[in-house]
Amino acid sequence: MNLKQMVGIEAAKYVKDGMIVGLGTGSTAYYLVEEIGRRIKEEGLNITGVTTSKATEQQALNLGIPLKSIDEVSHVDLTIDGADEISSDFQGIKGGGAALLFEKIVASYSDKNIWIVDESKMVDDLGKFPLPVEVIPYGSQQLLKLFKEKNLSPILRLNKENEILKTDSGNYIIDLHLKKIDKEQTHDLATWLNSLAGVVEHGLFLNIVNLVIVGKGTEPETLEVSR
Ligand SMILES: O=C(CO)[C@H](O)[C@H](O)COP(=O)(O)O
Repeated sequence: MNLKQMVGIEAAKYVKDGMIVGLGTGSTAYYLVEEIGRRIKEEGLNITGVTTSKATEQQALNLGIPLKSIDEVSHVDLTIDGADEISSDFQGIKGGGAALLFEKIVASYSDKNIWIVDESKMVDDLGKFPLPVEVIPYGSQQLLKLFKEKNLSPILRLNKENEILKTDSGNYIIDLHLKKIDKEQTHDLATWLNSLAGVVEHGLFLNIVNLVIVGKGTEPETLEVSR
C-alpha cells in the first residue's frame, strides 16, 4: 500500500453514517473516495458527498456515492482533502490540482476539515510549492504584469497540451514561485491577493484544517490542530 492510499483509507474511518461529507480532489483524495465507495457498497454506509471538482464528481458517480451540490446542503459535517504543503503552524497551500476554488468553498462551510498527505508535504515554511492564484481570463495579463513587477515570479499554468489551463469554472491559474513565504507575512499576502480585481481565489488555506493525517513508514500519523 502506498502512503497516499494509507492516509486515504485512514481518513475514511472518520466518515460516519448520516454525514454530509466534502470530497477533496487529487491523487490522495482519490483513495479516500475509493474507500468511501467501498464502504457504501460493502458496509451499507449511508452518506451524502459534496464534491470539489468535476474529476471527483465523476469518480464518486462511478462508485455510486450519493451526491449533492454545496448549494443543496444545509451544512457539511466533514471535508477530507489533500494538500500541496502544510507548514509547521498548520497553514496550507492547495490548488496543485487546480481545484482550489471549489475546495476552499466546501472547506469554508465544513464543520471539520481533515487533510491527508504523505510526509513530503510537511514543511517548515510554505512557498517552495508554487502558490496558485485563480484569476478570471479578463485582465489576467495585467495581473501577470503586476505579479512580475512585485517579483512574485508568476507563471500562467498550462495543461498537458501546452494550452492555457482552464479550471472547472473556466478561469486561469497563475502560479507564484515564491520559494518561501515567511510565517509573519502569510496573512498579509492572502489579504493582498484577495484585494486584487480579477483574482477569484488563492491557494493559501489559512486556519482551516482541524486534523492532519500524514503517511509515513508503515503507520499513518494523526496530528490534531488546536485553534
Ligand atoms: O489542492 C488540490 C487540488 O486542487 C490537491 O488537494 C493537492 O494538489 C494535493 O494533491 P495530491 O494529493 O495529488 O498531491
